[in-house]
Amino acid sequence: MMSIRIIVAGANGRMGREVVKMIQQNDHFTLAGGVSRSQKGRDIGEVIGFGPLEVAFTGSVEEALAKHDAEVLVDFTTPQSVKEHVELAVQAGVRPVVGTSGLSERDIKELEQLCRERGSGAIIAPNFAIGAVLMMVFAGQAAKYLPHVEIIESHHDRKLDAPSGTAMKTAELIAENRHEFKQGHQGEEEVLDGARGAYYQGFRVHSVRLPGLVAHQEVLFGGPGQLLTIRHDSLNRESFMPGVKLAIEKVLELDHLVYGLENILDL
Ligand SMILES: NC(=O)C1=CN([C@@H]2O[C@H](COP(=O)(O)OP(=O)(O)OC[C@H]3O[C@@H](n4cnc5c(N)ncnc54)[C@H](OP(=O)(O)O)[C@@H]3O)[C@@H](O)[C@H]2O)C=CC1
Ligand SMILES: O=C(O)C1=N[C@H](C(=O)O)C[C@H](O)C1
Repeated sequence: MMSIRIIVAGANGRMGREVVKMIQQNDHFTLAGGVSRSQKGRDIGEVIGFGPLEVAFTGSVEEALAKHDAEVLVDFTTPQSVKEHVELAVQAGVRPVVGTSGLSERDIKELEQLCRERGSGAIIAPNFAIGAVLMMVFAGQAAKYLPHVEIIESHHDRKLDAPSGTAMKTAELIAENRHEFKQGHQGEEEVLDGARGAYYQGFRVHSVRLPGLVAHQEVLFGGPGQLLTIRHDSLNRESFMPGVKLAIEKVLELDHLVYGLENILDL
């Protein structure tokens, strides 16, 4: 098998470092380049504690795409920069695999259109942990029969966006399967602003941020005399790597954008 050449945007971040490690552990992947604004010019392996890899960080995705010959761009950066990175990659004929959260429904529609125009494959996955993907799919199925639902997501306190990308995708899958109605007491009032969480198509999404947490979510369903809880915990960032590996392999076969790992799994 030919080795797939990969640029990692955000390679010095919590997720990016894990992706670099995963690339180094797979014979059919090659680290073509890595992007870090703060580490530009330094050897990626030396910065992240691998020993020299003889690939230096570039300071921007634009520079990395111009400098390195690559097939795939893996992006774990920020909600503010990810859309531009995807656009640059597709325009350069490089296929994006995106984990960065914070893209709006409109952003995703625009990127879908760009990929369609260019015949480019791309994968945007709000969560690469296979267990989290199953949680989202099962929650969508449960909402058909138990439409009273609340989502509680909990993350580390370095997270920039709320609700998480996973909670948003879960809410979308629930809304696709649940007839829309405003649940809870119609006369309820918040004594403290925000106490009932964010409102999405008739139900609520709550975000917890604490040091010590990684990435966790509970989807709670209630019906007369019964409760169903679907829970997933990522205990470390290695949990996301089988999904990232699968997406890198799969994106080369696609000619359109796929939003959600559930769409490339055999479920
Ligand atoms: N889909 C999934 O399964 C998962 C998604 N995520 C998402 O991934 C994203 C990153 O998370 P995490 O690794 O924890 O975050 P970090 O803050 O640890 O890493 C982000 C990295 O991106 C770099 N960066 C920031 N802006 C730019 C830019 N404009 N161009 C290039 N690099 C940039 C940062 O700084 P510098 O450039 O100085 O190096 C940093 O190294 C978040 O949106 C998070 O929600 C996280 C876990 C799993
Ligand atoms: O920021 C994180 O850490 C995570 N972000 C993703 C999200 O927003 O859902 C995926 C996972 O929850 C970890």
